[in-house]
Amino acid sequence: MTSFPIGLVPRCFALVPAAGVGSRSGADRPKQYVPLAGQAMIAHTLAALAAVPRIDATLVVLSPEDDQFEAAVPGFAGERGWIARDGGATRADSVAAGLRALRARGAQPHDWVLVHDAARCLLRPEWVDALIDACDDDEVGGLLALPVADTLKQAVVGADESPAGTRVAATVDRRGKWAAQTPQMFRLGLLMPALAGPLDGITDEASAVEALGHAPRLVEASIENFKVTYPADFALAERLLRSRS
Ligand SMILES: Nc1ccn([C@@H]2O[C@H](COP(=O)(O)OP(=O)(O)OP(=O)(O)O)[C@@H](O)[C@H]2O)c(=O)n1
Ligand SMILES: C[C@](O)(CO)[C@H](O)COP(=O)(O)O
Repeated sequence: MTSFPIGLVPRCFALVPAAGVGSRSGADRPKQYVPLAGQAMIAHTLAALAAVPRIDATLVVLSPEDDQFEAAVPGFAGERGWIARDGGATRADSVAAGLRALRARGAQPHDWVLVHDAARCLLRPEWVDALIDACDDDEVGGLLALPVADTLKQAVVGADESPAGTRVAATVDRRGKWAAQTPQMFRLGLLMPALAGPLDGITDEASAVEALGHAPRLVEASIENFKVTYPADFALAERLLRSRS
C-alpha cells in the first residue's frame, strides 16, 4: 500500500480530459462544444466543478489543434482555471498529460486529483462533495458509479464488434456489478505511476489503479451523470439541463 504523509493537508484538483473528437456522437464538431441549453457542453461541466469549494483549481486538457475552447468557456483561465494543450490520442494519454501539467504547476504526490469527463455535463456539485467525503481519508481513493439495474447480456462478438444484428451469447450475472462514472478521485502520486504502465484494457483511472493491486472505493451516484456519447444523448442532456434552470 502506498502511504502518503500524515499531517500534510492535501489539496484537491479537478482534471477534465477534453481532447476527444466525439466520433460516436454524430456531431459536426467535438461533442464537448455542442451547444446544450444555451452553452457549450463543456461549460456546464466546468460550472459544476467550479461550484465545489473544496476543489482548489480545475485543469482542462485540450487537443493541440483546439481553437474552440476560449469561445466556449470565456474567462475560464485564471487562478482556479488552468489549461494544458497537449491532449493525446487516447483518453488515458490526455489524462497523463494533465497529471504532468498539474505536477508542473506545483501539485504534490499526496494531493487528490478528481478526473472528470468533459462529456459528463450533468454533474452536480453535491455528487462531487459526496465523493470527496467518502475518499478523503481513504488510502486509495474511489469513483462515482451506479449499480447495474438491468439484466446484462454478453453478445456474440463479431469480427467488427458491431452491435447491429448480434445475438446473445450468454446472460451475465449482474450481482455486484457497477457502471463506472466520473469523477474518479486518486492521489497524484498513485495515478502518475498507474497511468505510466501498460494501458491495454485501461478505460478509466480506476482500472489503472486496480492493475497496481488496489481496490478503489465505489460511491453511488445518479443515472443522470451519464456520458454524452451517442446522437440521442444530446436531446436527453438538453432536457435535463433545461429542467434544472
Ligand atoms: N484522446 C482523447 C479521447 C477522449 N478524451 C476525453 O475523454 C472523455 C471521455 O471520452 P469519450 O466520451 O470517449 O469522448 P471521445 O473520445 O471524444 O468520443 P468517441 O470515443 O466517441 O470518439 C471526453 O471528455 C473526451 O474529450 C480526451 O481527452 N482525449
Ligand atoms: C471513464 C469512463 O467515463 C468511465 O465510464 C469511460 O470508461 C470512458 O470511456 P470512453 O470509451 O473513453 O468513452
